[in-house]
Amino acid sequence: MQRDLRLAGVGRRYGLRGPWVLRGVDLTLTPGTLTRIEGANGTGKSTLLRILARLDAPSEGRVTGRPRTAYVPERFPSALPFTAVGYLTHLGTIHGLSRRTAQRAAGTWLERFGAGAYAGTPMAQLSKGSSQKVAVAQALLAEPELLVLDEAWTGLDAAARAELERAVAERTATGGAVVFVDHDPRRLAGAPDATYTVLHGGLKLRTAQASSSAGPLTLVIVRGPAGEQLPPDAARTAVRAEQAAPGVHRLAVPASHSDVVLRILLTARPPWHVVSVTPPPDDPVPNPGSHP
Ligand SMILES: Nc1ncnc2c1ncn2[C@@H]1O[C@H](COP(=O)(O)OP(=O)(O)OP(=O)(O)O)[C@@H](O)[C@H]1O
Repeated sequence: MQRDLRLAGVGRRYGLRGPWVLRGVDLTLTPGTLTRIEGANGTGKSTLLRILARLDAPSEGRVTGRPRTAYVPERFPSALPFTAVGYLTHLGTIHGLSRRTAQRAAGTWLERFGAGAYAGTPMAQLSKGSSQKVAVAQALLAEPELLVLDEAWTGLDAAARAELERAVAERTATGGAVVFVDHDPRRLAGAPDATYTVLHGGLKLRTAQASSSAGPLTLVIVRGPAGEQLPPDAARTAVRAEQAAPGVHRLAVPASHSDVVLRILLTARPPWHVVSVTPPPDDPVPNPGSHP
């Protein structure tokens, strides 16, 4: 399966003679990357995300690639005739999970977002924030190859916002692509591989950087089982990885991904021993190239 998703010369207008909302948009989303889309209100960000999620078709141009995709819409239809866990289980089975796996994943994600207590609550009775947690859980449940988030943090409490940032880092660390729109410029600051601005119907690349060189770095020293290579997902996420002594590895990882790397190492079979974790100093922000 082609896991890249490509837009080539994509244009979209609503109605035969409506104004072009997007025109001449070229964009490729590759596995393991985080992409931010920004722009003023009404410029076409949601339109672009719906096309990327293949929920809408362009009026002209081509979309190629078929990654397994999940989408969190800007407005989630919460008045559904299900309980939270019933809805998530149902969606999980649509994504191809067995009923049992879907139910377990539903419970896990509700717990991670602090909504475990609402598992049996009818969707229509959930608060706005709790219903947003279900919206986010439905997208993460089936570990999509492409995750499309349209203002997905809106309405979440602080703990759930942080959890969603962690979940995004996990998806990219395990080879998924994530694309997001968020009104808060601090959201996942330093983490995106590329940031695009939607302007006058076009897409302008604002910043592009190797995710590995983005933002402050956390230094992690780990000891592995004899003769073991670093788990590939941890090695890929690290900016640098070197063997400091036999079996002892020193990793410099983007601070935004350090939780994910630690989780990968601690849940490896057999698990790795974490010797030390040194977060980046608050001030000044270190030059990624300055670590030994
Ligand atoms: N289904 C639709 N039918 C007609 N026009 C639409 C439709 N969806 C979006 N539009 C129009 O397309 C333009 C872009 O809308 P879109 O929602 O994509 O922008 P946005 O950048 O996501 O806005 P915001 O930041 O306010 O969420 C707007 O002028 C909007 O009115």
